[in-house]
Amino acid sequence: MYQIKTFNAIAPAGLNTFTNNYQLNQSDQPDAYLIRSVDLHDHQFPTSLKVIARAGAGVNNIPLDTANANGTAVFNTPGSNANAVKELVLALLVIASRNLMAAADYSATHTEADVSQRTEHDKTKFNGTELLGKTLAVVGLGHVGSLVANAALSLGMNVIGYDPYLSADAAWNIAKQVQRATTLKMAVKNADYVTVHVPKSEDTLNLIGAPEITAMPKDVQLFNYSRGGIVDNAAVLAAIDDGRIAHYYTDFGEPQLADQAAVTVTPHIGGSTIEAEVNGATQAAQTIMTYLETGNVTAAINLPNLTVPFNAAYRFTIIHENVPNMVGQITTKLADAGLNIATMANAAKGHLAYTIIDVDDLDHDSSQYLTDALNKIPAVARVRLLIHH
Ligand SMILES: NC(=O)c1ccc[n+]([C@@H]2O[C@H](COP(=O)([O-])OP(=O)(O)OC[C@H]3O[C@@H](n4cnc5c(N)ncnc54)[C@H](O)[C@@H]3O)[C@@H](O)[C@H]2O)c1
Ligand SMILES: O=C(O)CC[C@@H](O)C(=O)O
Repeated sequence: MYQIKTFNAIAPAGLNTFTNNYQLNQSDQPDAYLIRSVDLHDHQFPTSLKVIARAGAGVNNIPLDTANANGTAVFNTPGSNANAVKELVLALLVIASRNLMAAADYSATHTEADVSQRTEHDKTKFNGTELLGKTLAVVGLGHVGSLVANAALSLGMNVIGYDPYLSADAAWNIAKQVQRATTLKMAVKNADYVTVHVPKSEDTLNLIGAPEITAMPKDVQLFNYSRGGIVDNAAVLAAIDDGRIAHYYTDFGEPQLADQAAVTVTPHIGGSTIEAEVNGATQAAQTIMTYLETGNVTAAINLPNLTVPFNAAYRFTIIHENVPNMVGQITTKLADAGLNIATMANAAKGHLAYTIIDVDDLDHDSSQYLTDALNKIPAVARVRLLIHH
């Protein structure tokens, strides 16, 4: 029986994906965490923890160094909530262009008897503009950004994208009418609206700061539905005072953004639709089951892709540092135990490498001896022995 610990509100439909071989929240030695936005940076990782699946995109709440040292695989659920964010950004574009917040506020607070006459006079204050023909800059063209860019094109907008790290797969999803900018400043130079869809990392902290904002035209409207910290709040507030930014919309509240007329803050609801939460939880549960039962890895954050059909009787999976001579040391231990390797695969990504070795014959003594011997190799973070059922 595998033990799962959940954090945050996880969609029950997703949790129902787990088979009878999985128990939820019953053990303090869990094999897996299924999480959303819980911050694990000051969290003590149990040694039992083999995998963390984040239902959602952002993994800045997971300390990857700790996960690597613990030999814990980290996954997210790419694209599971991208449509939810896209639809919200489209709504914000309309809200921003038609002064909807101020207009609704007017109607909520002007309820006098002569309101219908006054409305006809006052409504000119809320005149908007149309999105047709306006320019949207999309920073980050992954799962969310590509959907936003394509949808904005279908509204008749000019769309300029900026993503220097765009994967070949992601590029296939972007309509050819989306213009490519080679620098962030070029991307935003003529934008009426700028929307940011990049992960939070050391490289993207304050990605939109004073120099980038200065490169934007006057009266630009800025959306940050990525993460707090990617946009420099102080620079935004200064640009609002200067009249460069007309309005800032963000999903990430901070005290300095409170009570600012030209700032609208939503409570981190970009991915909060019923559909997205079910998608994320279901995808996360499936990822956990595949990893625990087969060791196969597709699209992990900290491990390379490695998928080997599990046809042999036994499988060793070994997470280790990406340093020379690891495969040699590992296969020597198997040879010392007199074992014949049926299949072996190895791949590396960043600081970690991953090795899968299948064997057909393994008695109890050898399995214990080998697991201990492999674990003792310096630079090995975790060894698992899986039995084919
Ligand atoms: N508000 C919410 O509820 C919500 C929901 C989903 C995602 N998000 C946030 O949005 C981010 C993006 O989500 P996604 O699903 O599109 O992720 P993704 O990984 O599919 O796409 C991110 C893209 O950003 C690009 N990128 C990285 N650094 C960049 C840089 N310096 N400049 C330009 N592009 C850069 C990458 O190449 C990639 O194509 C997530 O990491 C998460 O933080 C927030
Ligand atoms: O879990 C959530 O509600 C937010 C998820 C979102 O920020 C993400 O990064 O996917």
